[in-house]
Amino acid sequence: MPPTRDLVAHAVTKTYGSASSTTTALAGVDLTVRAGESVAVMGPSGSGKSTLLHCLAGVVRPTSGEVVWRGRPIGSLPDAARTALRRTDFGFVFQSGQLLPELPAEENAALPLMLRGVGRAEAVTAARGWLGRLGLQGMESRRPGELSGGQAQRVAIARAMVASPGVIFADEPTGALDQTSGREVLEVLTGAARSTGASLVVVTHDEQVAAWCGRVIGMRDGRIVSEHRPDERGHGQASVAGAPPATAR
Ligand SMILES: Nc1ncnc2c1ncn2[C@@H]1O[C@H](COP(=O)(O)OP(=O)(O)OP(=O)(O)O)[C@@H](O)[C@H]1O
Repeated sequence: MPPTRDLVAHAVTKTYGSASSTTTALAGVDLTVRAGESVAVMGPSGSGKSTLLHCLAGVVRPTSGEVVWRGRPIGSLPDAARTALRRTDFGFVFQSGQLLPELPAEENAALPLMLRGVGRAEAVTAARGWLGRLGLQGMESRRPGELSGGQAQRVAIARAMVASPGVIFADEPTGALDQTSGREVLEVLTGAARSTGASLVVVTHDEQVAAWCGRVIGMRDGRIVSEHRPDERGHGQASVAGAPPATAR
């Protein structure tokens, strides 16, 4: 049987600093992001949202606990193997796109494929396909400075999708956008993930952004303290069946 495409965090902790001064960014997180599921991570500043995303994505190694992807504990892989895994299996969208300013949209979006050794022409063709699907036909040769913030985020989404990742990680993807553009970007992002069956993990401060996701988890002091499905909001933010109440975590 092939390994599951769930992404699973088991009792993940992350502590920064030295023995004299430590910060506990994650204090024991258990989380399963099921294949094809979209999860929003919310919580106050400093509650550990970005650290959780980085641990799930293999960017940061947990202090203890494990993150398992396709049956493999990724925290214990050597650095080179984790880097390779991030390139092949994961896509990333950041707050301000982090596009390369000197490259046209199509080359920005093609980068993950080129980094994997795909030839330029083939990579750019795939990138143009994604740019078209995300509503950027005719803008393929524009540089990031010639695009609106929302259009630039679509290029970043095309770049995240182009190598067919199993999981897309987005850290405040609408943080630099006005409400309308932010809403459109989340619609595009969740739609793109759904169309390929990729899972999506989105860190956000914005309830409306979170409402695009299938599940919203709330963090405080490095722990998951709440969980609800946005469509249950009208029913008092009910816990998901099987999830222990916040006090039990
Ligand atoms: N590289 C680091 N070195 C030391 N401490 C860190 C580091 N990264 C994060 N922290 C600390 O870990 C805690 C959690 O940080 P994190 O960035 O995960 O929170 P967050 O919920 O994403 O915050 P924000 O909403 O402000 O982005 C904070 O106290 C932060 O200061």
